[in-house]
Amino acid sequence: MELGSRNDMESEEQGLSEGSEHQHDQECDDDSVLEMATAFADFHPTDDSQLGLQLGDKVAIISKNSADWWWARKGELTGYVPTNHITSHSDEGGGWQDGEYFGSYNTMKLHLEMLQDKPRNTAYFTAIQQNQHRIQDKVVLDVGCGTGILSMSAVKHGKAAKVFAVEASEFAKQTQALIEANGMADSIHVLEGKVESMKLPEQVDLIISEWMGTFLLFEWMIESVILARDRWLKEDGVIWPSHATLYLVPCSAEELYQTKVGFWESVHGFDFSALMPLAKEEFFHTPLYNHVMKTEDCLSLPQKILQLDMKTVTGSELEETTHHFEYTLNKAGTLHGFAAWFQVDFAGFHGDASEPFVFLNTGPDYPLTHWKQTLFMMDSPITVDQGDTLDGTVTIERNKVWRRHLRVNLEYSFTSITTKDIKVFTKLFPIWR
Ligand SMILES: NC(=[NH2+])NCCC[C@H]1O[C@@H](n2cnc3c(N)ncnc32)[C@H](O)[C@@H]1O
Repeated sequence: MELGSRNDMESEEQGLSEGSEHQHDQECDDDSVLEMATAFADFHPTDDSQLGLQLGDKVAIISKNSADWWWARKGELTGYVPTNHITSHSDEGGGWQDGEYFGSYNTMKLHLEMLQDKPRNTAYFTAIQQNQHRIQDKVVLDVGCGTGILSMSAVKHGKAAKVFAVEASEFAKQTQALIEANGMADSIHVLEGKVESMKLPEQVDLIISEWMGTFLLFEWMIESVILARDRWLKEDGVIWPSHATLYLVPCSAEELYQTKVGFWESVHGFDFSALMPLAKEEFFHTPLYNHVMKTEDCLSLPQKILQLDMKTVTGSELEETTHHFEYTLNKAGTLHGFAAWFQVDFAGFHGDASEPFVFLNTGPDYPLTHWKQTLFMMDSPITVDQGDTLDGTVTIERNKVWRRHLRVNLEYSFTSITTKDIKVFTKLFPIWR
């Protein structure tokens, strides 16, 4: 379930608005510190009373001398910092915006969407059922349990002995009532709070979590799952999903392009084409998180641009990743942009890799899920022929300030098989900041 799949969240400039909670930073304990703040832009001092900043720097605010300059400390250095270059943690929950994030999961709308996503739930239930002989009598941790549906399945279908169902949002109170209503209170322990600050009485044999957001990573809940794995999963334990793979493919999106941009060519007989650049900026600045593509929209075979082994991946590896791609187009048409989707696998228990494992693929060749596909629209469509090639890179960079957000940079050269002429394209897409 991802934040990006909900219109109201998208309406808030595609992202999380300010959270209300103050994320306590250890530096705050020093009583001379008013609060912590993070630089969201570089700042080059113009005199030695000012403190230089680099994007992502954390500073301790000592005094708020004026609206525009605060006296701050960075490591051993002190000096004035410009308030329009920093975001104070008291506003933003340290960039995680936990207030807004967890608040958004305390709604029926979101849980309805997740619970009505048949392929999503079937994958988890089937994996649990197929591995009952391995889950029976074991201890399970459900990170971000929401309504507790996966915890209930682990007990009902997996015969797990005990499940720690951790949920940070207030919804955990509803979850407790559901567990009791289904007579599972003796095996499922609902723990309200962030898994990061949870104290469990024991290590677990299996971690289950449904953490995947738009473009797999948005919401960056993966970091919470990695931390839970490192802290609470037994050495020989299993984490589900065990693997996550992100796919990218060059594609057409003719209908979308005509609806949003082509429309302005002639509006009720009037030439409104001057508005097309504004339309491209407004509609294509960020990816479309709810695009449903058809297989025939693909102009080449998809390529894997990120492959995660959830047993070993670390948070720091994910701060920035770059993948080089080469596509040979397998049909003529119009290249509008690129589509992305992910697959998660439920392997890990199996000794021999030959044993088939359950997987959930959110791509166009599989049943539609609430994630749909993510569409990156370039600004100018190009007519392409079979045999043309795209050679470039996709860089995924986590936002250093807004810690649940990321940016995807696409850079590539297009070579026509007939004329051999080369065009170069590049575009940076925030998700959502
Ligand atoms: N697939 C997704 N994109 N999101 C689906 C899982 C999100 C659920 O996990 C909860 N959740 C998210 N992060 C955490 C955390 N660190 N600790 C506890 N619960 C969490 C959140 O409140 C929501 O109920």
